[in-house]
Amino acid sequence: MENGSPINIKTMSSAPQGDTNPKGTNIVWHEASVDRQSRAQQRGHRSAILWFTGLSGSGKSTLANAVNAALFEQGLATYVLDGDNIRHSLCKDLGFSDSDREENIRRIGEVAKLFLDAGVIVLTAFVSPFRADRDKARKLVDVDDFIEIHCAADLSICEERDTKGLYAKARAGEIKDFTGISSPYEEPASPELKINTGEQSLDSCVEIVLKTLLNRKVIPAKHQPVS
Ligand SMILES: Nc1ncnc2c1ncn2[C@@H]1O[C@H](COP(=O)(O)OS(=O)(=O)O)[C@@H](OP(=O)(O)O)[C@H]1O
Ligand SMILES: Nc1ncnc2c1ncn2[C@@H]1O[C@H](COP(=O)(O)OP(=O)(O)O)[C@@H](O)[C@H]1O
Repeated sequence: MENGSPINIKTMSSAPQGDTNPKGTNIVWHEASVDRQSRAQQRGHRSAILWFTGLSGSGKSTLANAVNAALFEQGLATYVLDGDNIRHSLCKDLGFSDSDREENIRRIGEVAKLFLDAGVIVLTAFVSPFRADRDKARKLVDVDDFIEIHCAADLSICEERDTKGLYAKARAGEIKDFTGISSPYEEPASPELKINTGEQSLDSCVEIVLKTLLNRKVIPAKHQPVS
């Protein structure tokens, strides 16, 4: 780690507090043999959840993947969880009703927490339109571990981009409950980062995220991959 300083993070490999499994019986928590702190020490960087939220077409996937590539280049352990992809697998049973979106984000919050415990910087790119659902994901982890990044592009710009042709279909009534058109998007009240992905260049947006990770000591100033 930078200047040889230790990485101090709250380990999460212990049993969660409270009744988290009301349906379960005869289930015993197993302590992990390797904890998060040890992984961070070995890898030379801490883990974090970078939670990208915004309208379809706002640039979540593009920005998350560009940041991911930059971090990977520096030898850091990273992974992107992307809405479109996860909806082909873990969440393929879910649609776009409010309750399905809530369940989608609940699962992603839990998966992101596992990545955090595994010592990985995980970047999630989901519309995640409801504030309450994002806040639930935030509350699963320690305060320093969750960085909410609002990809703030105006609806008009997203609609103009219409990279997948979905806005045109939503306007034509061919897709119901489409975020921004027929389903709400609740902007984050106080995200760690609000980036104008509608007007700023991709490179400058990547720079903003990387600078924030440096300032928050998620990533070291200079990271040399283990050879
Ligand atoms: N009704 C409706 N509303 C919004 N988006 C829709 C819808 N139907 C399909 N899509 C496509 O699915 C992607 C959004 O999935 P998410 O899992 O991120 O959505 S959510 O967080 O559960 O709201 C979203 O991907 P992105 O464009 O990358 O945001 C769309 O391509
Ligand atoms: N600053 C920026 N950040 C991210 N995407 C941008 C930016 N400027 C332009 N774009 C473009 O906007 C589109 C965003 O699409 P995408 O990343 O799929 O959005 P989302 O995942 O939010 O649906 C892409 O065509 C991308 O090249």
